[in-house]
Amino acid sequence: MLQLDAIRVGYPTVDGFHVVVDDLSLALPAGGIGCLLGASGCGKTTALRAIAGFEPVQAGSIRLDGGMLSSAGRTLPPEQRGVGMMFQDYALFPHLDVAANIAFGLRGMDKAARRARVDEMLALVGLEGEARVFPHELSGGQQQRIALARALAPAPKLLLLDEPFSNLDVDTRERLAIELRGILKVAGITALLVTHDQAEAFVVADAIGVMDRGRILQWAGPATLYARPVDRFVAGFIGRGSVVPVTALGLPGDGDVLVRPQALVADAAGGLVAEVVTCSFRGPGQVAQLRLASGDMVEIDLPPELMPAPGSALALKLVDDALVLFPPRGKAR
Ligand SMILES: Nc1ncnc2c1ncn2[C@@H]1O[C@H](COP(=O)(O)OP(=O)(O)OP(=O)(O)O)[C@@H](O)[C@H]1O
Repeated sequence: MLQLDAIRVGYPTVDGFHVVVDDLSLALPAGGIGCLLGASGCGKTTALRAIAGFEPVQAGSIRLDGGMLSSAGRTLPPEQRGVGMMFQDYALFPHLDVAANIAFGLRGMDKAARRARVDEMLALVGLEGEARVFPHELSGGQQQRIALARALAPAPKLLLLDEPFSNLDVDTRERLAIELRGILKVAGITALLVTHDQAEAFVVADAIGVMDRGRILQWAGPATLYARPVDRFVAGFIGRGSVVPVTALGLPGDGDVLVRPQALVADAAGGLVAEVVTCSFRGPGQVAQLRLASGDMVEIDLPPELMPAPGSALALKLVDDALVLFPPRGKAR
């Protein structure tokens, strides 16, 4: 299992030290797939580099399977960590064929064992027959799978993946994200992925850490993040929905409420009336942007038969258990 306890990581500057990751903790059980999710610059790659051993930690500790990898003043070198890495550009060696690329990290093995392992990895990523081709003869998606096979071949205790799909087109990204999860689960490997793409995180990971400015705001499974975000930032970052004052929904009290599309249902007998601003087809039905009497905007899904005209009024019913409440700003969270 991978355990990060309150790590602080940063970079020296001319006049001091720039802290990029601070007080970051997480625990990932053996065989689990974790993901650090956050906007560009929030420190995801820096956290990954610290786990790989390329950056020291200023405070806190990193442990893997009980062994200490990093603590303040002590950084086990990358090659002694049993940690594999797959980077954004997944650069394969262009002058080596696929088999030689995969065998690259297996230099200590005898020839027969190495060949068997290469075959095993090719089968794992579904590219059996491609051992003798060169990287430039493969599609981007196939190259990415070879890079994954290369990273998995030495059987690392932990695999780190930094934006592994960033160079691929959208369709390939989606397909490979699903495949990646399957491959990692078959390999039974513990893995930590870094991405800014929420859809990718949801498809691949068992647990996701939503990051902002070097910290993890919430570490939880996709369903929990969606249904029970701990604060407004996570609520805004994960899934569709908007945060509006509770009074905008005619509810008593103060504070705000997260309204997911499924929290409001079109219902002629509903007590809440909103103005339809836009209504557009998104199979199988429509997506409508609505303006509440307070002026706040919400989005809901409508069934195929319901196509209200922009400017018309729509009666709504609240589904209370799909609402998430946040206390007034300044009181907590
Ligand atoms: N080698 C470095 N030296 C100094 N500052 C760095 C270095 N690497 C990253 N930083 C700074 O650390 C901050 C976080 O960068 P990091 O790459 O960890 O973020 P990220 O969330 O992975 O973003 P991205 O998705 O854009 O890669 C940025 O402000 C960046 O400028």
